[in-house]
Order: sequence, then C-alpha cells, then structure tokens
Amino acid sequence: MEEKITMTERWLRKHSLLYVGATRHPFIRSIRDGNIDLSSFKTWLGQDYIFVRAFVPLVSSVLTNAWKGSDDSSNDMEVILGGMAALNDEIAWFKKEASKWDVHLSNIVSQKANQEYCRFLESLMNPEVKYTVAIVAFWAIEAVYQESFAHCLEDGCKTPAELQETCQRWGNEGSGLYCNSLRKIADRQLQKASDDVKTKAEVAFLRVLEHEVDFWNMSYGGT
Ligand SMILES: Cc1ncc(CN)c(N)n1
Repeated sequence: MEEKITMTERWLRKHSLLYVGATRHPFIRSIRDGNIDLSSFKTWLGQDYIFVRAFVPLVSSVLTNAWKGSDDSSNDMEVILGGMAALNDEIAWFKKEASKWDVHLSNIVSQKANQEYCRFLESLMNPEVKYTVAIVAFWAIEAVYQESFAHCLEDGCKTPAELQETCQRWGNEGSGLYCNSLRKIADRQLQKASDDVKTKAEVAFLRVLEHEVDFWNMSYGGT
C-alpha cells in the first residue's frame, strides 16, 4: 500500500539536499563546533535585526488573511499571533544582544542577500498571493531557524557559552511546537489547494531555502 504522507513531508524529502544545506550550513556548523568567527556572528546579528523588522509586516499580512479566511482557519490566528508576539521579544532581544557585542544597529546597512530576501517577503504580501502560499513560506522561514539552532543544542555540541542564549531562542522546544503548528496549518491548506496553488507554494518553499542559504553565506563572509 502506498504510504500516505503530507505535502510538506513530500517536499522535505524531494528537496532534502537544499533543506539540509539551509539547516546545516557551515555558519551553523561553526557555532556547533565552537569555532565560529565572532565577526561572522556580529554580521549575522546586525543583518538579522533588519530582516526581522521586515518579517513583521509579512506576519501581519498572513494574520489578516487568517482572519479573513474560512472557518477552519479560525485557530490559525492564535498560532500566528503567538509568532507575532515572539517577534516583538525578538526585536528587543536583538537590541540587547547588539549592545552586548558592541554592534551599532542604527549604522547597519542591509547587504544584498538580505535586501533580496526582504524583497521576497514583500512580494508575499501582494494581495494576489494566496494564504496557502504565504503560510507555507512563513512555516519554512521559521522552521529553518528552529532546526538550525536546535542542531547547536544537541548533546556533544561545543557551542560557545556566550551563544547558548541565541541558540535557545530559536532552537528551544516551544519553538519546535510552534513550527509544528505552522506546518499543520500549511498542510491543511495544501490539502484543499488547486494544483496551481500547490505549485506556487512549492516554489515559495524553495525560494525560502535558497534565500536562507544566501543569508548564512552573507553572514559567514563576516563583512
Ligand atoms: C533570515 C532569518 N530567517 C528566519 C528567521 C526566524 N524568524 C530569522 N530571524 N531570520
């Protein structure tokens, strides 16, 4: 009998090379192995602060679409709102962390990979983009960080003490549960989507993975 798998599971298997590339990037491995170049970490910190600020309007637009959606999306609002609240904390955390590392957030200029990723986020806010496509992208964005940083918290990792808090922020168990909730929403939406929407959602999933790899590459360069 053919195994019944969800659409997100199918894509994770089909695009496993790219997914592993995004979640096991050398930047993440260098944190895990304890040999991260701190200038790379500082670059990531400043650039991600800019990214997170641009991510908030996308989450807000997904939230609006959940509110407008059908009955079976009424619970989605709580999940997305939880994500929004976490972003509020995240912005405050970036400010605190930046001052700890002597990174001046007001002087940071967005680098090319970051600009392109933020432009992609903006494209997902276009009214023509279906809720299903946006929620798939949203799940993938959150899942890559969750899985990447959880990898730095596994037994036997040499993650430096001063980066433990960063890894906990995205890699903790609660964050894993939140990503699972987003994934369930994505799969429920995909189940009832047309082939055209499914294809667009798969493309959005792939774009997220590519942008995430570029984002790590940019940070790894440390400039
Ligand atoms: C680039 C990036 N991707 C994902 C996340 C998780 N919110 C983030 N903070 N930054």
